[in-house]
Amino acid sequence: MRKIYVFDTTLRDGEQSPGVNLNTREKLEIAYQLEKLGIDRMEAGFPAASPGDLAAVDAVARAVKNVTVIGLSRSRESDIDAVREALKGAQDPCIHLFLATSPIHRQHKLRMEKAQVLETAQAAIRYAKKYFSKLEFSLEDAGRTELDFMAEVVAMAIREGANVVNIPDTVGYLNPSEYGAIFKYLKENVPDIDRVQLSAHCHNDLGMATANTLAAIQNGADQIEGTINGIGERAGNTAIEEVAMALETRSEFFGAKTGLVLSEISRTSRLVSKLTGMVVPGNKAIVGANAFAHESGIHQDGMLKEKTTYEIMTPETIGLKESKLVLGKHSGRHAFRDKLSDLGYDLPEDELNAAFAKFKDLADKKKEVSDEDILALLEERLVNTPEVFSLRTLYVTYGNEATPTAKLVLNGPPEEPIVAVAEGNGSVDAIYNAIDQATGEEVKLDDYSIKSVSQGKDAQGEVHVILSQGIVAAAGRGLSTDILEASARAYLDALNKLIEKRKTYTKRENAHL
Ligand SMILES: CC(=O)SCCNC(=O)CCNC(=O)[C@H](O)C(C)(C)COP(=O)(O)OP(=O)(O)OC[C@H]1O[C@@H](n2cnc3c(N)ncnc32)[C@H](O)[C@@H]1OP(=O)(O)O
Ligand SMILES: CC(C)C(=O)C(=O)O
Ligand SMILES: [Mg+2]
Repeated sequence: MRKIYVFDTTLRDGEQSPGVNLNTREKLEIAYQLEKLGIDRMEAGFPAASPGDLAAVDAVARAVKNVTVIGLSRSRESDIDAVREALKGAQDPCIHLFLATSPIHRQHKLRMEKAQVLETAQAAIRYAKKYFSKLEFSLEDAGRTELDFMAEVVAMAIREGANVVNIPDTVGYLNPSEYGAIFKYLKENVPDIDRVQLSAHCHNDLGMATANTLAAIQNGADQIEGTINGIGERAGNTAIEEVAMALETRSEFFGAKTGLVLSEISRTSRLVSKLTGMVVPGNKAIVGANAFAHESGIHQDGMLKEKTTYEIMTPETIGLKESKLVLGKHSGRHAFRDKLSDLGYDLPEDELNAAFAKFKDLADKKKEVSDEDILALLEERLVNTPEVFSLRTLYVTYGNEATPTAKLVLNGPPEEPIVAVAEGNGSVDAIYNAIDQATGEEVKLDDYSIKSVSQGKDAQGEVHVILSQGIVAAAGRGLSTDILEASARAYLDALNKLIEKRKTYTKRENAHL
């Protein structure tokens, strides 16, 4: 199996993400984790950029032991000197020089002719080679450079002693077949091309960074450059974890692998996200929160029967404990039963069906149904409350300068639904006045409490109330994603129990007489 070297530039190109600024301590923390991940080369920064970055590269270079530490430099002596200063404590230092080669960059940015570009790059490599035995040269914007000029620059870099030549698609412009063809062309047309390693460095402007990097590998690239979570300038760089897992999962196709410790991927991703403040989208390949989560019933059923039905790689490979079956409105009975069994419930079929119906009602209102939600649903199911009155609809109007008003419709003993409208001192008071009016019951509210039984903005609210009527008292509980509805349900629950209890008291009193 061919080994693909991994050049991580999370601390340099990754730090070029707008809004990201890593201090020395943070760079060190990421560097240690990248070392555990098993990357081969680490670009720790751009020492000429600022004294702070020079100090950070210096600190990383002294700290990591098993990785080549690299500093980036323009093709200028002052930048090269800054890298010398930053890497003087490194065990295995390497300088990374770059100069743009495309017509657009030559004409508008560098304002150089082709010959000047060649001369500038050559002079910089010669100067840097006096101090560094390891040197990488990058042809910035190679992706938009004329092939014959690119070959000329690459040949010069090889003659001058570069160890690695990098072919960046700096602006993420190419597609896989074009990018792969460049590597093939260089391999076939540049003398002594096998004296250097060829490197792929892609950006994700058109969402093709990973595909382009893989195409480069198929066409002879020895090294890939990228960042963790794909962070970086504009739409970011190639996500290293994606390339590593593509090579791992499809090794029979690519015949190449990185030496990464794959089980460190998840931990590294979380650390980089935390320290850069760049949130990983849920659907991000490999490291997104949903990458190993299954929500729909048919997929969950497949997963329960055989994981390979819907997973092409295991979460354990990247250091996660397990896949997640997330209960939501698309889930089915198989996953629901499995969840109940995890929670310690083994319900007979009819009870399972009743609980499943309630779960579907709740799932229509919530994005994700949590374990707490399910427990709350089950507890409600286990309490056998006779339903004299039940809630059909509820409308509440509230304004800080208006009197809260509740309009509700109840199912009750009369055939027809009962409608009531009432005002109150607050929304809950208005609801309770409306229920009193609808039911014709006179009760006293002795206690009211509310708590959240699950997390997030769409958490279920649980309301507890105690009602009394003379010597009879009853407690009620209501559950809903809306606290006003939960309040109404709790009140009706207590009222129904109170009516039931009252019958017993009335019998006893009659017996007494
Ligand atoms: C594709 C990439 O990711 S390249 C890396 C990009 N990263 C960064 O730019 C981050 C760090 N950069 C910085 O802190 C600053 O840009 C510095 C300190 C490097 C330079 O700052 P300044 O001296 O103020 O120059 P400024 O950034 O405005 O302009 C860049 C200059 O470098 C020149 N230049 C650009 N690339 C190169 C290169 N590879 N070799 C030599 N000169 C270059 C430009 O032509 C321009 O020169 P000019 O001043 O003669 O017009
Ligand atoms: C400095 C170079 C390698 C770069 O980041 C790019 O061209 O994208
Ligand atoms: Mg780049």
